[in-house]
Amino acid sequence: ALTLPIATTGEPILTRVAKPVTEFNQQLVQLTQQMLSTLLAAKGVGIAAPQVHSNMAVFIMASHPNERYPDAPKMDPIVVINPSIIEQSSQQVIGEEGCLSIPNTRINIARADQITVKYQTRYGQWQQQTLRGFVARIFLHEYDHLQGITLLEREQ
Ligand SMILES: O=C(NO)N[C@@H](Cc1ccccc1)C(=O)O
Ligand SMILES: [Zn+2]
Repeated sequence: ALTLPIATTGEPILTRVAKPVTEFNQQLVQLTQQMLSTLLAAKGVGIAAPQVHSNMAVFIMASHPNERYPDAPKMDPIVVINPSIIEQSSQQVIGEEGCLSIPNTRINIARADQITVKYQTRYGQWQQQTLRGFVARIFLHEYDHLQGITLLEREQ
């Protein structure tokens, strides 16, 4: 099957810190393809490797309007590997988030509205970008998963 089982709250994999990717090989490309299929099948806008039981520092952002997020901006899916956050605006925005690992739950979370980030593509090339709004929110949500943090730990 092209889709992978999604870990849900209580599974230890969701609490662990992900490990940096060092081998940019075919297995990695295959994992990212399966993550994208899993994300699309679940009508998500983002997914992190720990959610499909992989401890690698990998996530995908794929914002697009769907019934779960009708206002989500349309973007081409981005594979993010070994990310770091270089700068975060002090200005925060509260927004409603869901998590594929916490079914049927929406939680209001305060996040920086603008961030400058660095990451590698699936081919190992370094990118640096400034993200804003909902896409910045998705990045921060997925980045949290790589630190073993979910919405439940961020809820006020
Ligand atoms: O669980 C995940 N990603 O980890 N998926 C979330 C991503 C997300 C992030 C931020 C705001 C809204 C939604 C989803 O509902 O598609
Ligand atoms: Zn999540």
